[in-house]
Amino acid sequence: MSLLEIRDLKTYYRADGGWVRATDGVSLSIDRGETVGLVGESGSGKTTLAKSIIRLFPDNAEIHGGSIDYDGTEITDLSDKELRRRIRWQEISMIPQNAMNGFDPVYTVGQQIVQVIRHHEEGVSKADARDRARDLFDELGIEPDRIDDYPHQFSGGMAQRAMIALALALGPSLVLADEPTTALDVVIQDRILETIKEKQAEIDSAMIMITHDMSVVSETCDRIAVVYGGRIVEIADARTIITNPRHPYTLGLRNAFPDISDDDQELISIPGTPPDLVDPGEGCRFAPRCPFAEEDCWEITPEPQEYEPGHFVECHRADEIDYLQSAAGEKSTWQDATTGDRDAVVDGGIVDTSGADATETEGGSADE
Ligand SMILES: Nc1ncnc2c1ncn2[C@@H]1O[C@H](COP(=O)(O)OP(=O)(O)OP(=O)(O)O)[C@@H](O)[C@H]1O
Repeated sequence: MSLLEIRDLKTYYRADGGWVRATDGVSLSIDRGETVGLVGESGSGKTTLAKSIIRLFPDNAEIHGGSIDYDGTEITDLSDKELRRRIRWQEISMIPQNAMNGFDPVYTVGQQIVQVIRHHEEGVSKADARDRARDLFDELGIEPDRIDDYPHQFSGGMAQRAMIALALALGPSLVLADEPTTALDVVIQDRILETIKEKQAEIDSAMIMITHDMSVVSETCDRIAVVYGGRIVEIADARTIITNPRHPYTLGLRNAFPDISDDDQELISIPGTPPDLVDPGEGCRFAPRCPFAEEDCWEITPEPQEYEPGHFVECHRADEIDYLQSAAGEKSTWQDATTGDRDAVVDGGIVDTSGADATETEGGSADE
């Protein structure tokens, strides 16, 4: 049985224009000890998905449907109090995007770690909890005496390490790491990722690693879920997502990140903007930016299809893998993409299903 089993989860935010469907029908399972990466552009719903698991979200967020089974416990049925007592920190913890915001500025970092340890583990004395906090600091490369500092006295990198210490203090079975290194400079990023991986291996926890950076997930994750417009549009083992993706969005993301083994690679970005999550409409949410969109894509929402064991893709054209992969590597394919307005395209019929796209892109050249 999986450690975590999310089924058809819908988490929406109340906003002026209606509900923002930030997580809109997501299913995902995670095994013990496994690391799953969530990749996708800013605003695609990665953080909302992670925060839904431990209900660490703002007051205007609401779970509208679906289930989250954690090791036999239905988390969505737990009261906030039960969730805090039984699950948060000791079973599932989170390393937030910006650790500085995760700490309370009025207490020392040590006091906060001691409090978390003592709150969850009965009978631990203050002195013992302090010793544990010092040991954790030491292991994470922070001078142990600094547990008596306030958060504002820490550099960004140190605060991030301290947050990792807090997130791992109780040996949780699942760690949610939300862009744990993006707020840091590049030199420190690698070291922090290393530290997280080492500690994760030591306590044998599973992890959800959120990032918009394909190179980070390819190095750290067993599986990768590609998130777009509040949905997982493709999921597979990390190697398959990197070397053999089927969804045009994944192909586009891959183009936008440097491949360290290819010095001559030209980076190609995906034109257009993410969908409106208040009113995403019918059809594939990527259609307005997809160079391969056909009539069906605009009108019928694609269901996930399994192409190889464990490789699920939500795309009407995912079986045309050879064509998609070769055309997606051409810059002209993306330059010519519709990036259209859904209504104009569906009503006005600018979608061309004759296959003319294919001829045009095959003639294109990467250095156009
Ligand atoms: N408190 C909120 N109220 C209303 N809408 C929100 C709120 N927080 C997030 N959203 C919206 O929900 C959607 C998903 O946001 P989310 O932060 O989950 O995405 P993300 O992929 O994690 O992005 P990022 O990488 O920037 O954190 C976005 O459209 C965002 O604007």
